[in-house]
Order: sequence, then structure tokens, then C-alpha cells
Amino acid sequence: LLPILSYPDPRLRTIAKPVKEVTAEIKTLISDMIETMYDAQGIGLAASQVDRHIQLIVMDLSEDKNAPRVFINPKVTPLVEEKQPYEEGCLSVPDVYDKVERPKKVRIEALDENGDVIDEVVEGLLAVCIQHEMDHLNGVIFVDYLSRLKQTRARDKVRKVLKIREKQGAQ
Ligand SMILES: O=C(O)C[C@@H](Cc1ccccc1)[C@H](O)SCc1ccccc1
Ligand SMILES: [Zn+2]
Repeated sequence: LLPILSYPDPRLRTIAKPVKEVTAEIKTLISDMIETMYDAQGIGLAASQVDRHIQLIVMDLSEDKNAPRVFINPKVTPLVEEKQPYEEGCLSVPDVYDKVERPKKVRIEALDENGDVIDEVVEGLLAVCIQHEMDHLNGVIFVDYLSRLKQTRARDKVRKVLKIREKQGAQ
């Protein structure tokens, strides 16, 4: 399992670089990220969150958690002005959930783990998730869209959750 960086760690603000070649090392990182995502009960995970600053996202929206998807060098283009609210969470901001509005329908252009082209128009949770993950690759965290007060509360909440986890870990 890979350690997930927690807000407000400044490393989460690093801009991810494009992947030049899908090497064996990157394939290992992909499977480690998928395993880490499942363990953390996430439906998406960006490489930035595990302190690897390359343009790589893994995702699995399936019920049985057996359909992982990989997006390399993704580009997301909003297709409509209309925005849709969604109660978002983030593995880097544990136990904090709040409403974020994002474009309802987007186009995803990327490469998959075999270097094959992905070019899809998506809506719903997949559209929310890919935009949330793309933000991570650009050093943006969903709490950045919330009020200052909510950002302060989020920082305090994460500090508390991490203390509890440390205590649990130590036992
Ligand atoms: O990037 C992450 O931190 C994983 C995110 C992905 C996500 C955020 C908002 C909306 C959809 C996906 C989540 O922690 S995964 C946990 C989760 C699952 C279902 C709905 C919301 C959050
Ligand atoms: Zn996140």
C-alpha cells in the first residue's frame, strides 16, 4: 500500500508532469495505486495523492470493485455550460464532505495502461470523479472551492482524524 498525502500537505500542490513512456515501473505504480484506492474505499486516486507527480489517474466506479480504469496524460474538456452539484469527499481530506459544482458533461482524452487512446464523453459520477482527479494533477483540492471558514474546519478535522489514526495504529 502507498501512503496517501493529507491536506494541507504542500506536496499536494505540485503540478504533475506528462508520462513519456509507460515503463514497467509505471505499471507497478498503477497496480499499487489501484490496491491503495480499494483499501482506502476510494473510487478514484490521482498519482499526486501518493506523492508521484505524473499525470496518472486510476478509478473504479463498479459495484464489485473489479473494473479499474487507468487514465494517462488525461485532458478533460467541459462540453456544456450547465454545472451540477455533488457531495464530494477526498482521500486526502478524510471525513470532510461538501457540495461542489462542476460541468455536467465532459470529454475525456487520455491513454490507457496499454498506451491505447481513450476518447469518451461522460456525465454523472464518472464526470465528477475525473474532474476531481484532474484537479489533483493540477495541485487543486476540492476544499479550495469552499469558503475560508470551511477550509479552516477541514484542516482542523483532518488533524483530528490523523491523530486518531495514529493512536489506532500504535495500539
Ligand atoms: O480523489 C480522491 O480523493 C478519491 C475521491 C474521488 C471522488 C471525489 C468526489 C466525488 C467522486 C469521487 C473520493 O474520496 S472516493 C470516495 C467517494 C466515493 C463515492 C462518492 C464520493 C467519494
Ligand atoms: Zn481527492
